[in-house]
Amino acid sequence: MKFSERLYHKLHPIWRRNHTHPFIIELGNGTLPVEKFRFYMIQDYLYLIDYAKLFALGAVKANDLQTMGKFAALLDSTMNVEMSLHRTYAARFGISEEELEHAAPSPITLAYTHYMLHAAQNGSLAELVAALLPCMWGYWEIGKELSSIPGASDHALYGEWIRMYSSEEFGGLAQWCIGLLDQLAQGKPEGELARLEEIFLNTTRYEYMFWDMAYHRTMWPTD
Ligand SMILES: Cc1ncc(CO)c(N)n1
Repeated sequence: MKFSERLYHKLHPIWRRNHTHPFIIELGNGTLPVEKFRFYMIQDYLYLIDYAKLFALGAVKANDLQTMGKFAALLDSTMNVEMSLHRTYAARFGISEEELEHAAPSPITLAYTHYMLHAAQNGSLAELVAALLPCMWGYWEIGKELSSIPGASDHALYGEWIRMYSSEEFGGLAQWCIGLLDQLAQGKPEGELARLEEIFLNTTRYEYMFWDMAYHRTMWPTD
């Protein structure tokens, strides 16, 4: 069994919870209140600034030029394709790029991005990929599922989001990351695989918490 298949079976229950979370259900049927989406968009932009850095670190840790080049392309597409979706939405909400970039991160955004950056900076290339994979893989799964709902991809506000994450281009990048992790996991001792699984499990949990944070617009309880 491929390592990614082992991960898929193990983590499927958490992914099901993502797919049935009210944020995703309402994004798919178009009833998600705009203020929840607006909050999500700002936090996700902050998230992506750090997420993009994982790709830059991937280029540093890559052992061959083909992998290095692919990480450079992922960095470019995150900053210039994915984040431009957020900039377009922000403009529609009357939020400037400056405001977007300097918004205050929520505690979950901070915890999630710092966890990923810690794993990426201190671990092997395999650990870095284990940290970033649930994000791409999970969004692609959600994008595909929502795009199968009649009319969802044409929704005036949320259609663009669904089209981005169900696109061939995004799916291809997610599949490349899955393939890379499978390749890096090959022949590794069980102890190392368990460590990769733990990182993957933690960022999968953070993905769920991110949806929940967005739905409830959770900031610091002390503010
Ligand atoms: C929180 C989160 N996870 C994954 C993605 C997909 O890149 C995203 N934009 N945001």
